[in-house]
Amino acid sequence: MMRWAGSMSRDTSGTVKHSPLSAAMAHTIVKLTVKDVRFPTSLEQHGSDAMHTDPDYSVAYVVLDTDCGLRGFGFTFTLGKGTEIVVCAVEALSALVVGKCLQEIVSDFRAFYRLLTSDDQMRWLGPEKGVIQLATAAVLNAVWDLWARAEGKPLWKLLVDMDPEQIVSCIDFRYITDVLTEKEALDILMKAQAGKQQREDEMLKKGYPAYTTSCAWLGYTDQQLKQLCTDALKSGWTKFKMKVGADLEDDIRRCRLIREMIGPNNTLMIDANQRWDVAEAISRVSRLAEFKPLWIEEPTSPDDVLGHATISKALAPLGIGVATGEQCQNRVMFKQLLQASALQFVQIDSCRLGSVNENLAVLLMAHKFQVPVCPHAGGVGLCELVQHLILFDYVCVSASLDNRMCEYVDHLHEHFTSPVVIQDAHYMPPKDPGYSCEMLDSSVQRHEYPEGEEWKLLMK
Ligand SMILES: C[C@H](O)[C@@H](O)CC(=O)C(=O)O
Ligand SMILES: [Mg+2]
Repeated sequence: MMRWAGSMSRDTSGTVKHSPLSAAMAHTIVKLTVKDVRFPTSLEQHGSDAMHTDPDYSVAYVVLDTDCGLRGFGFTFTLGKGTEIVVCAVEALSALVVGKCLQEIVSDFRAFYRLLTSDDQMRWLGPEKGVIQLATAAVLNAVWDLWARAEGKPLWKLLVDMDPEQIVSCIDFRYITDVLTEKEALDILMKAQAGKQQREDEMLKKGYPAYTTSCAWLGYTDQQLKQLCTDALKSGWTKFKMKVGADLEDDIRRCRLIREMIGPNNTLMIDANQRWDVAEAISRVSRLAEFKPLWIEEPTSPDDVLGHATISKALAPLGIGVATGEQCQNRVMFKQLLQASALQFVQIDSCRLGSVNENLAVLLMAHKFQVPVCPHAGGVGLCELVQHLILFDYVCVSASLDNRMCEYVDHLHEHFTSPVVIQDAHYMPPKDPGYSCEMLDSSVQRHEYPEGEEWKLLMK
């Protein structure tokens, strides 16, 4: 039986303090700090794809201070330039958070989600999309982290231990009731109560299956690709995603190389990061069909619901599904993608959607349509966060591992206080209280843009 740590926090001198849980819940958020933190991943082409050739994995990093010393950490993910815009958007939301007591927020989390997303002036910036939704994700991720810390549990366990009623009370059903009502959501969660403990035990023992994207970023040379595949196979990886979408001959050569490396029985996925028009996507993926990819990810614009449906229909006879979601802006878009049979794999993102609240809505809709969820995690910190959501999905919603796996990328974990633990290509459930969002102070300081030491050195 797993034992969970009590409520734990550090004061400003770094001393660990334990506080009674109920006391922590009663305390008030007194300060929100947000920082622009960037890692120069483009120098080595980590994270590169057909549309984002030089990404610097970055975050708008939020810290919530409470009057009892407990702190909550959160962030949203960006690619470098423009993080300062997200920082401004977080600052614009901060007045809606500071002064609130944690208990007051979580006792009606749906209302708090609405407060952030439906402010009558700020919603004009979205609504619920783009920079303002990224900012909402950063703030709410910090609130969820704070809540889980106050309860002394990792976030996935906090969710797993909640009553179905409490889970649905966190979701804003506005705009999705034509597909999923509160009652239906409740029924799904009630049904999944059967076998919940066994699934939790199974996860604690074996972990959640993962695939790796780290072997084949677009900017990597063939030599790198071979070496990384060799290493990954030795470490037990069996599912691999590679980038495609720039030059067709390069795609064919690289797909052939990887398929030869991993053999016919391991799984291959390809990701075009929105590079093509609809007809182009169909013809380009048809040319790559001989390499037997399980899915083509983001073949075209993330907003083109009917385009995705056309591509899905055309590729179905080839046995290739369509995956999308890392730039799907909100639950309404996911609803339409599901309604239109436009995707065969739902890729939730912990920092694109409105935090846990909106992701819960998407998990439940995906379950209703019986479409597997395979979360996106290519970025800094996304693996740390999304593992909590997919564990909850397995234990409390889908109860299935069929055609399901969570993305893993092997970058920048050393900057987190509770980095992911991968064993035999599985995510092992985190044990530390919180949402695994906290970064090392030294990493934040060093990588703060543009004043951190790392950037000062690079700019010299
Ligand atoms: C820019 C990011 O690295 C992106 O390529 C990640 C991605 O598409 C994925 O992990 O999938
Ligand atoms: Mg992708």
